[in-house]
Order: sequence, then C-alpha cells, then structure tokens
Amino acid sequence: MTDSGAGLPPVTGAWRPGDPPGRRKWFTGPGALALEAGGSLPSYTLAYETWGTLNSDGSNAVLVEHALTGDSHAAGPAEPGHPSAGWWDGLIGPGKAFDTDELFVVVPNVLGGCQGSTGPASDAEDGRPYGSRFPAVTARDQVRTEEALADALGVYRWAAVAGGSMGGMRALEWAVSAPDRVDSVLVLASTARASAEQIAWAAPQLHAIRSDSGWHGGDYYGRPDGEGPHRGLGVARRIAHVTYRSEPELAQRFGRRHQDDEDPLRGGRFAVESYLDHHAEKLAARFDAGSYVVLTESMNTHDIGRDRGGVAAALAQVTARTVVAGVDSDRLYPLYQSAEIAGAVGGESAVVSSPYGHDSFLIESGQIGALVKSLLG
Ligand SMILES: CC(=O)SCCNC(=O)CCNC(=O)[C@H](O)C(C)(C)COP(=O)(O)OP(=O)(O)OC[C@H]1O[C@@H](n2cnc3c(N)ncnc32)[C@H](O)[C@@H]1OP(=O)(O)O
Ligand SMILES: N[C@@H](CCO)C(=O)O
Repeated sequence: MTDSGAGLPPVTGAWRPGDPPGRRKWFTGPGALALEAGGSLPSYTLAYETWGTLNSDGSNAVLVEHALTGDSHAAGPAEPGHPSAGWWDGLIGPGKAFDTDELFVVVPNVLGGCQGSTGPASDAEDGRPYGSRFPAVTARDQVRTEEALADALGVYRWAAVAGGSMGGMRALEWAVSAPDRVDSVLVLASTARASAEQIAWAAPQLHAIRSDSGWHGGDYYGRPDGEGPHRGLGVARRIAHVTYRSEPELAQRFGRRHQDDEDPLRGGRFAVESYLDHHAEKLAARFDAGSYVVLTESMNTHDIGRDRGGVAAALAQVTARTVVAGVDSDRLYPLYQSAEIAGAVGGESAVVSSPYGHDSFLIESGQIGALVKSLLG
C-alpha cells in the first residue's frame, strides 16, 4: 500500500470542546498573546491532561513537554481520538518514575499544535480557520502560554519540567526564562539551538508539504472536497522518520529484505520503504500539515541565546537542578548538543545507550525512568 492520500480523513486537525472528551481539559489564555516575532494572537486555548493531585502547597507539580507530533495524552490507556496508550505511559503513572501517587503531572498540547490547542486549523476571530494567517510562534511564545496555564492551575513552581526533542527545547526555555518557577529540569535528546543540519533536514520536509497541490497556500481547511496536503505530509514524515532512527537499526531490522512478496526489481518495495510508508500514512491520518509546518519552523527558530547575549549567557541563568541526556545513536540531535547544555548549566549529564536513535527518548523507558528518578531524587 502506498500513500496516495486517497481514503485518508480530511485533516481538520484540532480537537475541540465538544469532541469526544477523553481526559482532555481546555484552558483559555487570559487575553491576547504578544508574540516574540511581533504581532499577537488575540486569544488562545491549550488542551491539557493531568494525572495525580496537586498538593496543598502546590509543590508536587511536574510539567511534561511533548515533541513534534506528540500531544497531551502522555499517559493512560487508549481513549477517544487516541488509538494508542500515552506516549510516555511507561514513565507516568502510579509507582512509575513520575509517580502519580505523589506527583501532579501536567501535559499541555503545544501552541501551534493540532490536538486541541490553538493552531492553524483553529478558527480565527472571523470564524474561519487561521490557515496561512496563523503567525510564526516560537518556543518562547509557547512557554508563555504554559506559564498562563500554570497560573490558572495554581502552580507557581514546577518540581520538574521534562521533555525530549522539541519538548526539551521548551523545558530549557522554562529554565532560562522563568528560573524562579522551575526546581529541576530534564532535557532529553535536544539542543540549545537548532543547528544547520537540523534546519537542513527540515527544509525538504517543509518543501514537500508546501509543494503538495493540496496545500492551497496553507488554506486547505474545510474544503468541501476534503483535499489537503496529505501526500506532502507523508513525504515529510518519511524524511523525518529516517532521521529519528539509526543506520544500524535500519540495517539490522530491514537490511535489503523485500516487503512480503514484492520485488523491487519489478516495481515492488523494500521492507524499509514499506515501513516508512506505514509511518507516513499513520501520521497523515492523525496530524495536521499546517501544524507540522508551524511547529517545524518553531524548532528551526529555537535559539536559547537569541537576544540574551548568546547561548552560554542564557544558560548561565539556569538555577534549576538539571539532568541533560543525549542518545548515543541519535544522528539528528548529536551528543555534542546535549554536552553543550550540560557543560554550561553544570548539572548532571548522561548518555542513553540505544540502537533506536533519536526516538529512544520515547522508547527507552528504563533508562529514561532512571534519569527521572535521579532528577526527582
Ligand atoms: C497513536 C497516537 O496517538 S500517538 C500520539 C503521540 N505520538 C507521539 O508522541 C510519538 C509519535 N510516535 C513515534 O514517534 C513512533 O511511533 C514511536 C517512537 C513511538 C515508535 O517507536 P517503535 O515502537 O520503535 O515503533 P516502530 O518505529 O518500530 O514502528 C512500528 C510500526 O511499524 C510497522 N512496521 C514495521 N515493519 C513494517 C514494514 N516492513 N512495513 C510496514 N509497516 C511496518 C509495525 O507494524 C508497527 O505498526 P503500528 O505502530 O501501527 O503498530
Ligand atoms: N517521533 C517523534 C520525534 C520528534 O522528535 C515525534 O514524532 O514527535
């Protein structure tokens, strides 16, 4: 099966109040959000989920930050809108590393996303989807919205803020921009600023989406024909997914094996091509291309040192207890990027040893759980 786009549901993206609720709750910001790049969002909503109970002095709250295509459903079973258990279900729950018998765990869907928070698929004030009118948002803007959520929840100071990849960018941004609100921070497989290589990998992904005839300049929402840039999003995911895994893993899992009885000499696929097709189809069925563009660009513009005197000066503002870890087989976020953060903030640094590449922060629950325990120690 290839990703023709046919048969995929129209991608409208956002989960909203009134949709099957699952565990999601919604928070609407207290007013307009002034954006780092200039301009503002007149209003915004964040979808979020929580586990555990906030204690009376508000000292047991943990913020978990998801990566590019993650969302608020970090723990718990499958639910409406989620065919799978939470993406960190191995780490969050009673008796787990983030022990919800003790902790109050909060997971918001990021601003610009498509799983309940305001993003390009959301309606603007005129009642029409933002589409191409959705502004550029940065990790700093995203953290501002999460600060407002924390205020609304009665959390002044997080016991921990933890995240991997794009989630690690926001965790680091919290530690730099609101040091008095963060006791400890866990930054996994992430970076202080996007590198040329990371921006370069994003470039063909953005190009694939924008050159899809279904893109319509970013204004494809609500089309009666349901047309959208599903193929372009699928191509973007194929490119990205290779960077999320390691060369040895792909070699070992797939080698030159053919997919079932297909023959690449006669137009058939290698097994690894089928694997990428599968991930492309899954993402195109659950994620909005407009959000993929907005969030990819927010990662590209991530630079913790911008207008702060550079990366070292910015990281010098971190007062939280810090654990920073990279993955030894991560070709997208190489270890030197984690080492740069750890060196500057002077916290604990670790290396996750895994064949699974960048995605290891989602897969290696045992090793990540040990880091969480060390953080909360
Ligand atoms: C469903 C949701 O709502 S998830 C929402 C939030 N998700 C996230 O935040 C993270 C997004 N997910 C990911 O990044 C990845 O899926 C990960 C990291 C979780 C996956 O990691 P892994 O467990 O190592 O899975 P892996 O990459 O090996 O893929 C397994 C899938 O490939 C399929 N597959 C394996 N080989 C092939 C092949 N030759 N041809 C076709 N498909 C194949 C498997 O059948 C399996 O399918 P399924 O996931 O539909 O059951
Ligand atoms: N597989 C992860 C990796 C991004 O860092 C995701 O889709 O969010």
